[in-house]
Amino acid sequence: MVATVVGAWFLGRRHPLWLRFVGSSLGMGEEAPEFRVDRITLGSKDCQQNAIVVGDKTYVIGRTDDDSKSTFGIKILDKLTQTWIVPTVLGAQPPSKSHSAILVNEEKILVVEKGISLNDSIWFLEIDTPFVKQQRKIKGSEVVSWSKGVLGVAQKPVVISGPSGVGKGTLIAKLMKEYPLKFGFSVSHTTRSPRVKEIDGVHYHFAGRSKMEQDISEGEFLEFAHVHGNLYGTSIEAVESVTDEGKRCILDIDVQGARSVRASSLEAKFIFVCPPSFEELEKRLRARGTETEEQIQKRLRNARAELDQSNSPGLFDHLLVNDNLESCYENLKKLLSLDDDHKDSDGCFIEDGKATACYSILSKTESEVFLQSETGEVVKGAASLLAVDLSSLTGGAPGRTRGLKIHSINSIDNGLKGIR
Ligand SMILES: Nc1ncnc2c1ncn2[C@@H]1O[C@H](COP(=O)(O)OP(=O)(O)OP(=O)(O)O)[C@@H](O)[C@H]1O
Ligand SMILES: Nc1nc2c(ncn2[C@@H]2O[C@H](COP(=O)(O)O)[C@@H](O)[C@H]2O)c(=O)[nH]1
Repeated sequence: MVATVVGAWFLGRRHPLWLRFVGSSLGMGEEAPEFRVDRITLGSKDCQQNAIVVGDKTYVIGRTDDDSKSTFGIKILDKLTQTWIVPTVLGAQPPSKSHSAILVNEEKILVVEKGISLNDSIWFLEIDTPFVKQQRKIKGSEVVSWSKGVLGVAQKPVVISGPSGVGKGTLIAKLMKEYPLKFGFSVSHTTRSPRVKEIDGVHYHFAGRSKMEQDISEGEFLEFAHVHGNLYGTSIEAVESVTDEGKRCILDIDVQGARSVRASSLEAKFIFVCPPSFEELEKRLRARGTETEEQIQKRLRNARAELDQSNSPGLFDHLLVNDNLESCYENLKKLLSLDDDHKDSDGCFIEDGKATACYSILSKTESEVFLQSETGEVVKGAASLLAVDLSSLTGGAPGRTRGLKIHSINSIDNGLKGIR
């Protein structure tokens, strides 16, 4: 497939280079596919645009400066109808400095920001990922979403479901106490009132219904559900802030929520906690003493439905019976492979990803995008030529694209010899 980057029409001059690249990942003499790459001096203070052609659509990623700030604008030209569409843009946008862009595949465009740290410079504009498709359906209009590229592979979040009173919270609390640096809790939003001793921002984000519904409609939630008469939901930020700390995220959500996460782009491990018997579940729920009789009855009715769904094909990876708390906890630890060495990330060979960098996109193969330093200055530990490995991108929750690997091609001679 040949990706085309048509650059910066509005800057006047264009300098398309037709490059043949023989990078470090290719065998000697083996030729990478040709890509047309526009290299443009991004000196304009007013406006910078990239146009990326994807099938019948052209995505124009523009940056405009006014006195106070610089912002991205996205427009889509539908070539069939010759109309311009202004999509809803979800997600936090990259710091808008100058950038270069290239199509990765039909789902996303890679955008490389300049003049900021390398760690923060890799972004993706999602144009047809599962998340974007889902949001397009919800909104009934065109949607795109920004997603930050994050180096390294995070461990899969763990979704824990089960009927109310089965002991999910108790098990999670034990895990967090024993492994405070390994696990982080996804703090859900809910419209229910806080219980005694529940702290806003720690146990839940207690929210008003209309604000929560508005945030859901703006795509800020990974999942949400009406549970026992209240609205509950996991914000994208709740999961990503834990993962960004290098911790494995634990979600305590109901079965409807588990189903939604299964259908999302977030890869997770799904565990259903069962009671030893329905009578014992009722006993625990009553003994907790946090619900009225009416609420207990509602939760018990819902428990039957949840227990029925625990065997839904393809939904849960593991069923865990919480009879004796200690042995159940030991079984949970086994499921989470807590004896194994934890590998948080790998594959980044840049010593100092925090240093300010100014790389632009040079070319692309099936699995790598090559970046060239614009200033000729070398980032500490990296060469003036970098390869961004796209082969193991994992998606993460919307808003982040994880699994990025960046390799420096240490010798400029080695790297560039093949470019003719
Ligand atoms: N194995 C167990 N044996 C006896 N009691 C237990 C066991 N596990 C948890 N409990 C108790 O059961 C009650 C309910 O537990 P917990 O609040 O953790 O349930 P939960 O699944 O998180 O409920 P909810 O979904 O309503 O938040 C608590 O009082 C807890 O101390
Ligand atoms: N779908 C979601 N379900 C959630 C979320 N947070 C909690 N829950 C589930 O709600 C019930 C009741 O919880 P409680 O704290 O009121 O007892 C329980 O099954 C939780 O797992 C969420 O973000 N999404």
